[in-house]
Amino acid sequence: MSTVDPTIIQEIRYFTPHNFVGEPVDGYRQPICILTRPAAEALHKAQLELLRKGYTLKVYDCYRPQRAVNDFVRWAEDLGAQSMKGEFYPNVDKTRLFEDGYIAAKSGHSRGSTMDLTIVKLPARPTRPYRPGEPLVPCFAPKNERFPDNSVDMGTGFDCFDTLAHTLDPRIQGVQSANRMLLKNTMESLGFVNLAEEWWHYTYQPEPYPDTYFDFPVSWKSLRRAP
Ligand SMILES: C[C@@H](N)C(=O)N[C@H](C)C(=O)O
Ligand SMILES: [Zn+2]
Repeated sequence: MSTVDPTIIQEIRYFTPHNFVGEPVDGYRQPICILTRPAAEALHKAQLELLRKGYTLKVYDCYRPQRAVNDFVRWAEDLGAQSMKGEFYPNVDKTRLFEDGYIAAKSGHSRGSTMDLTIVKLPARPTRPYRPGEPLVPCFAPKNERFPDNSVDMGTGFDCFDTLAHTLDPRIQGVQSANRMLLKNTMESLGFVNLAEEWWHYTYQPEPYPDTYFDFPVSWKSLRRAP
């Protein structure tokens, strides 16, 4: 992504312990956003639209190897591993996360044209790193109480597995709804389709690899052409 558009902020959460698992996820060797070229070029056009309005895009996840998805599946089967429940799924039983549509065992992310993203008002403020073990605040708490993110207020944080994160949830009103619609309208105008359960999840269509679930690691080395 950065070779197509270096201005899009990348905060690749599954490379870090600040995610619903609480540890870096299998397959993320570097914190970089990898996308198919058509998806990256369309995202660049979305970025140009937003820059004109004084905003920038920020991606939290892009291509996700199948081994990372398998790590999510193993984590979900371990009902003792709930260290991040307080932030990411306070009101949802862990056994329901796949059934309720918040995590997929075969994810569009592995096909390379799906990304999780938000909008940041420019100039972007720096964000502090998560400190493992710090007290957790529910991802649907008011913006000034939940984990600090330089994103505009979308009504919940990223990967908030809760009905409030459903893009069109009617309890989301005013500025929060306007922010979700700014992202949705910009992305849809360039061929992206949103997942109704997650305001942050978009897939570029038509997908160049609609049936392929890639499993190479997230790293610059994976992108080198074979000699
Ligand atoms: C886990 C979350 N960030 C996400 O991307 N969910 C969808 C459903 C997926 O796993 O494809
Ligand atoms: Zn996603």
